[in-house]
Amino acid sequence: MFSQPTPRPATAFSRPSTARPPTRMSGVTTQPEDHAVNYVVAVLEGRGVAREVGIAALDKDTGRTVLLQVADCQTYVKTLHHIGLHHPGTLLVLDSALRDRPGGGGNAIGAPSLLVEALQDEFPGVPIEPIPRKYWNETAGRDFVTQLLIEDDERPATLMAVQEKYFALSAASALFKYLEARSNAVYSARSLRIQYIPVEGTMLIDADSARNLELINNLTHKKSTHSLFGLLNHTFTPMAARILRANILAPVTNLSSINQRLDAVQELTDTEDRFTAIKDALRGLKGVDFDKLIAALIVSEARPTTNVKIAEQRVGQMLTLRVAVRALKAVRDAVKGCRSDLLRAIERLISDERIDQLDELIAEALNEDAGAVKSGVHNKNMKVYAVKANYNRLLDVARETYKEDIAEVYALQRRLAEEHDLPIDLQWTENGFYFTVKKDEVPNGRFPKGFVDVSAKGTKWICSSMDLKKWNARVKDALNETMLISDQIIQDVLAEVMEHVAVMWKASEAIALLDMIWAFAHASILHSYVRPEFTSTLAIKGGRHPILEVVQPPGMLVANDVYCSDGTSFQLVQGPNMSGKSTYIRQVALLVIMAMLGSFVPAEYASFRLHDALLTRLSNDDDAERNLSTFATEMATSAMILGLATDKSLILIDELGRGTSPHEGIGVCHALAEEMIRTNAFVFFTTHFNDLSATLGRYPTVCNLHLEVNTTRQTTSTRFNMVFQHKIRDGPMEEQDHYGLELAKLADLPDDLLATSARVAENLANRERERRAKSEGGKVGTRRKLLIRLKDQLTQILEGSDLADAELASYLAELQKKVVQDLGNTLTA
Ligand SMILES: Nc1ncnc2c1ncn2[C@@H]1O[C@H](COP(=O)(O)OP(=O)(O)OP(=O)(O)O)[C@@H](O)[C@H]1O
Repeated sequence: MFSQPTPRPATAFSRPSTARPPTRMSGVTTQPEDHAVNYVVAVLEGRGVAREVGIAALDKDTGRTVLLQVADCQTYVKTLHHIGLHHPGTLLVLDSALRDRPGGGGNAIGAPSLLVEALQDEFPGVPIEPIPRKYWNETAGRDFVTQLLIEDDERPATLMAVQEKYFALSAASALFKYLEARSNAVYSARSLRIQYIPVEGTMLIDADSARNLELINNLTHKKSTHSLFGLLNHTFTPMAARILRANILAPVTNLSSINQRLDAVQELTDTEDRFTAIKDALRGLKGVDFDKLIAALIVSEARPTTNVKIAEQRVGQMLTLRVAVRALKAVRDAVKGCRSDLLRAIERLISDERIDQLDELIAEALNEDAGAVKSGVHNKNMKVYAVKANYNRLLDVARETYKEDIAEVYALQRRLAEEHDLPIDLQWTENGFYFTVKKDEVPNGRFPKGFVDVSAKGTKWICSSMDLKKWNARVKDALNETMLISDQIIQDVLAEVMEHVAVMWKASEAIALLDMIWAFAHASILHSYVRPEFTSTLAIKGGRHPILEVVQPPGMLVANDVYCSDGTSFQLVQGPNMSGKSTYIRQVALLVIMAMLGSFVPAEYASFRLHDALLTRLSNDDDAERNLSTFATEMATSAMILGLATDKSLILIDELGRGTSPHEGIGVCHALAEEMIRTNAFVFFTTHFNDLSATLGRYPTVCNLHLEVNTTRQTTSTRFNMVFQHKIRDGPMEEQDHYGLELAKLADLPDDLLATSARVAENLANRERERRAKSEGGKVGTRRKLLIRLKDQLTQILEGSDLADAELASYLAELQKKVVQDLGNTLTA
């Protein structure tokens, strides 16, 4: 259990943090092994019954800050969802929230609040720091935001958006106070990107759904790329990978943004030259984290120093900035002349003339060919020669000394090699030069006198000498001298560079978006995806499970259709074990997410509607690890789903009612299904309870589907075989599809026994059919179904039919004839 907080300390922020050790598999949102965990997140819950929660989160690496405020329910699903998007590395809560509720057994200290408990459960291992109430101050929060927010065209809108978000502002004040006190992080004025995120702009996906659908990580192999993120992540830059991840976990619900992305993807997939030019340009930015770089420059600027390490870092940062700015200009050329709105907007953002000024500014001080090299002596040399010659007399002298000292090192190596007749090599590390000699040149390491620190490393001996150590010390002195002088020059350049910080942030965002769009186009070409449409109907022709498609051998995947509309909003999917029910409904969710990301989808044709939430109960083996009864978990999740569902939600339920007796299971499934039907959400409900199709029969929006299975006898033996077609078919699983009987026919059972079984089964099935046909509810249900489907068909025609007038008239006449005939049949039945 969570350890009780100790009494409040005298000094704020000095109390050790508390973190609950992992007690359950963490959600997809907390996978520190895969993603940097660098957000500090402050969370504050309002006191009223409304459960308003304010969140302020800052990424320590990039300085990106988000504020939001959300009205939540008792499970805090929305709060956890939004915090999870930001990889919390530290959580800050009000100190009293750690002992909010009366403790059990007369415990005077008290138990943590429900919110704190939810945070502990969802983010096990993440330290939770108590922050005294006086630091959660909305006025201070507003002052921080006003002071730190960058000066760009979005600034007024952001200040306006946070104006009355008291909890978010209070959280911001605690966050920045904490960072000042704990991390000594002081940000320059007007240097941070602070965004207010409107919560209604994204689709809610709770952490369990994200994990079970393998949106970010594969459930079985954590390092595998077999997840939606792995499938789409063809990005070059870390910023793009980050926004891709955030978008998958919270797809946007703004149709015009989605269509803009789709237009951009289409332009890239249609124009090969453009696609290739952008790829080549983005490649120049491969691995460059523009966000982190800008944040590091901001912190650097606020920290003038005479420390050699920091000086060297700053010189390195300036070199990386030069590479990034040049690559930006290459990307600008690649997107020049694009047609789609989004690509043109990206072009505008990276064509800001201040980027050219930035390049010129850097070029005034830096050598033309100075660039970034990852490591080794070349990296050092790049930094030593970063600043132009003749820029500073002292620097030229220090560099000359450095050069001479290095020359002495090489001369020493040649002298020793000649003297001892040994093929001695020189290697370099951060600690200076050392010698290496292949092992077979010096058996047993019996070096001639004068060598020191001899040790074995792989196939080589490594060693040094007193002279080498002396020269290493001199090289180091000269190097330090060069770095400190270079840094003084670079600090002046940096001060001017920082005036363009807003344009750099914008450029970084533009590159991230372009990179993500390019990745969508790449995936689309690679796997033959199609552009989705958005209408009121979920209709997919020949849809393929995107992850299974890349895992299975070619030709093995069975494509399936989906049709879900207001008239068929509850889809009951039946089929025996292993027939593909789970895969079918998961595929629907994955394709919906892909389309809402602005990506193309694996299908022949696809139309989607926008959903406000994806709510799921998907079976997995996780419950055992959580020590929860399957039934209890099912009920808890179902309650959450019913609490959140609206007519715009998408709900997936996989095999509910497994954790209880069959009769109870059917009862519970029926009751929950009825509630879900009433929400008018699109529901995909798999079940092995065949009776459900009958018990839910009176609801006109219930649509029955089943997965086809063939049973055959192998020709060479008496054994039978079940062949899973994985193909979705209309209608419920009929009793004559009953696999026991089918399989019995294939086994060598006596003929009269088989005949009796068939007769009894057939009688039972007939009785059931008669009962259903006689039921008035059934007839009414059928008639209502017909009328609702007619409404659907007419809506679709209105939404976008390409038919000419004459064709449309004949189609409508045909439709009318069929509907009248079908209605007549139900009346005479
Ligand atoms: N459309 C498909 N094409 C090819 N293989 C498929 C398809 N659908 C499912 N499969 C394969 O069939 C197997 C069973 O699928 P799935 O788990 O979806 O079945 P299920 O009916 O949900 O089974 P259970 O009831 O036991 O959970 C999986 O290994 C999957 O790879």
